[in-house]
Amino acid sequence: MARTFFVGGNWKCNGTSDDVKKIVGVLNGAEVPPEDVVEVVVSPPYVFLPLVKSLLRSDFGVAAQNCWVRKGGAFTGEISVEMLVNLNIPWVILGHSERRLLLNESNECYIWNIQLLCFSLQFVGDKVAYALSQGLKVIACVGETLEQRESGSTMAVVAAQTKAIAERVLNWDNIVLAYEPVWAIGTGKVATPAQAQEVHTELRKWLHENTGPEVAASVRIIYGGSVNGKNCKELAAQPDVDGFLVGGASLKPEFIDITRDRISSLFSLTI
Ligand SMILES: O=C(CO)COP(=O)(O)O
Repeated sequence: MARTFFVGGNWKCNGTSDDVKKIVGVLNGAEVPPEDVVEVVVSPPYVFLPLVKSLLRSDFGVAAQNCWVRKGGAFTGEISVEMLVNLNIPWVILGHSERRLLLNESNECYIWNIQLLCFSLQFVGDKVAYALSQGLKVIACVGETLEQRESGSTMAVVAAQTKAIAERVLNWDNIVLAYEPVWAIGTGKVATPAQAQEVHTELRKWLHENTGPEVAASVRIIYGGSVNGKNCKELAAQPDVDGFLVGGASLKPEFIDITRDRISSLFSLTI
């Protein structure tokens, strides 16, 4: 089953409105492959979402970098799924390792005590399920730390993270799974194409066993972690690497090269 290549740009917590206008200007003027060959989605910080949405060409998608786990309400500082839907933002990134590790978002059960009502939830899985239920599409992130890789538990970690989502989701049509090894994020230490392919294959096998063959064949599994204009081509040539979630390089014009390299890697595969 053909899986449309996906290139996401996660701008993280960077930039001013002037920077945003400059980046959008570069994106708008770029020649990129058609949408049915490469799907491009950029994810600016919350406060710039309306600006980006209003300026960006319509063949590029827009994603928020996070959202609240349930319906909005008395949750100071949070942004609800309903608000994103209201602004016509189609995508949201959930479970990014910077939120899991720095802000304690977890697979584990949390006990919340809000207005004396206690309920438990599996945070990332619940977020994914709620966002999907309201019509958003989700880029769901999984990935191991260096310590976990060195102790041989990479697959156990990413399987547990994927399970927390699979337990709450029946339909995977609107999920892109992003494998982002924590040790490769922002470090310049990219996973080798073989390392990425190995985990992506295992994840697809996990999906096959736990969600069925159709989901396994159709879900796009993308790679993130120090992807740039130079290393993307070899990674993109791996059969189970269906795209990228790009951090630092998505703030630069080389992001365009990353969307284009899919074409050259397809070409090199066919000759
Ligand atoms: O975290 C990432 C994308 O979500 C990857 O970041 P870098 O590309 O800067 O390593």
